[in-house]
Amino acid sequence: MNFKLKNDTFLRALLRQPTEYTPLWMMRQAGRFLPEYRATRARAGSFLGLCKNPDFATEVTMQPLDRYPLDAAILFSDILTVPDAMGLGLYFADGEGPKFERPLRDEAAIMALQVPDIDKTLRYVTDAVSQIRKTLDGRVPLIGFSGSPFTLSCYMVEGGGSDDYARVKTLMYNEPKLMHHILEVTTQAVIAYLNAQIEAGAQAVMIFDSWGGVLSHSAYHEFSLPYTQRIVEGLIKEKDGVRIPNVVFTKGGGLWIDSIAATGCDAIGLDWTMDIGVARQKVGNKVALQGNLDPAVLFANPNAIRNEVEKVLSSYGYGSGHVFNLGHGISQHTNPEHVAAMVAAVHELSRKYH
Ligand SMILES: Cc1c2[nH]c(c1CCC(=O)O)Cc1[nH]c(c(CCC(=O)O)c1C)Cc1[nH]c(c(CCC(=O)O)c1C)Cc1[nH]c(c(C)c1CCC(=O)O)C2
Repeated sequence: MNFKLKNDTFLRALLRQPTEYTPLWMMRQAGRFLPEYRATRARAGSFLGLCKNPDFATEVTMQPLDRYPLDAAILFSDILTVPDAMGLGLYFADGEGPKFERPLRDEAAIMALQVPDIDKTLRYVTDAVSQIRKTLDGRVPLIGFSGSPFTLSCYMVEGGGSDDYARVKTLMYNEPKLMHHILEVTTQAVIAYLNAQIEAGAQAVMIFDSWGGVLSHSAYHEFSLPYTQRIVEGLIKEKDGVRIPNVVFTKGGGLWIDSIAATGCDAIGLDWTMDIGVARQKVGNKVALQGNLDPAVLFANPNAIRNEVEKVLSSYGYGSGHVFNLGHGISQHTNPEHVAAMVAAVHELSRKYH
C-alpha cells in the first residue's frame, strides 16, 4: 500500500493485486483533442515550449485529470527529448511531426554519440516530474516514460517519421555493428533518464517501443527486445519501500508477448489488434496487461463505445492485472464527451469482474 496516494488502483493493477474496479488512463491523454490543451499550447508558443517549461508541462498534465476521473497521470513530455539531449537538434515543423536537424547519417556521427548528462540536459524533465508530483498531491500516481532504444534509433537515423523505415533498416542490415552501437549508447541514456525520473518522483515507468512492430521476428529479437530487457533490468525497482512498476509497450508486438513477458517487466502494453483474453492466457501470471481499445472506437457514439469497452473487459475476464487503456494514442479529432463515456463505462462495467 502506498500511504501517500489517495488512489493507488493503477499501481495495484500493475502488480496484479486486487482492485475494486479496472483502473484506466489514456495514451496521449494530455493533447490536442482537449480545447484547454490547445489554449495552453498557444500561450506557450509551441509543443516544445510546453515540454521545456515545467509550469506549462504541469498545467497540461493536470488537464485530463481535471476533466475525467482517470486513475493515473502521465508526465507531459516526448520520447524525442533524449536524442535532443544527445545533440541531434529536435524541432517540429508545422503539421509535419518531429524532425532532427542533425540525424545520424554516417559512421562518424554514430561513433560520436554519447550518453548525455541527464542532470544538465534533461533537467527540465525531472523538474517537471517533481512539480507534477507536488501538484497531484497524491490524487493518482504519476507515470514517467521513455522511448525504446529501437524506436528512438528510428527517428535518429531517419531524421523524422517514416513510412517504410528504409534508412534505419538499411543501416541495420548493412552495418549491424553501427546499429548496435546506436542502440547501446541509447540504452545507457534511457536507463539513466528513467531512473532520474524515478528519483524525481515518477511512480511507474513505461517504455514506448512504438515502432518495434515494423521489424521481422528475428530483427525484433536482435535489435529491439534485448535492449528493452537491459532497461527493465537497469531500472530502480523500489523507492522508499514502494515498488515502481514498469510497462513495456510494443505497438504491433502481439506476436511476441511471451518474449516480452520474459524480460521481467511488470506489465505489457497491448495495441488493439490482439484479443486481450488470448494475451492473458499466453502470459499467465507473469505480467499485467495494459490496453487495448482501438482509439477509433472513440469516434463512435457513446452506446457503441460502451459495447466495445464491455468486450475488452469481458475478454480479459475476472480478477486483477488489467489496466484499461487505448491501444495507441488518442486521436486529436476525438470528441471529449466520448472520452467521458468511455471512462464512465470502464469504471462502472468493470466492477463485476473484481
Ligand atoms: C512515437 C512517439 C513520439 N512521442 C511519443 C511517442 C511514443 C508513443 C506513441 O507511439 O505515440 C510519446 C509521447 N508524446 C507525448 C506524450 C505525452 C504524454 C501523454 O499524454 O501520453 C507521450 C507519452 C506528447 C505529444 N507529442 C506530440 C504531441 C502533439 C504536439 C502538438 O502538436 O501539440 C503530443 C501531445 C508530438 C509528437 N511526438 C512524436 C510524434 C510522432 C509526434 C507528432 C504526433 C502528432 O502530430 O500527432 C514522437
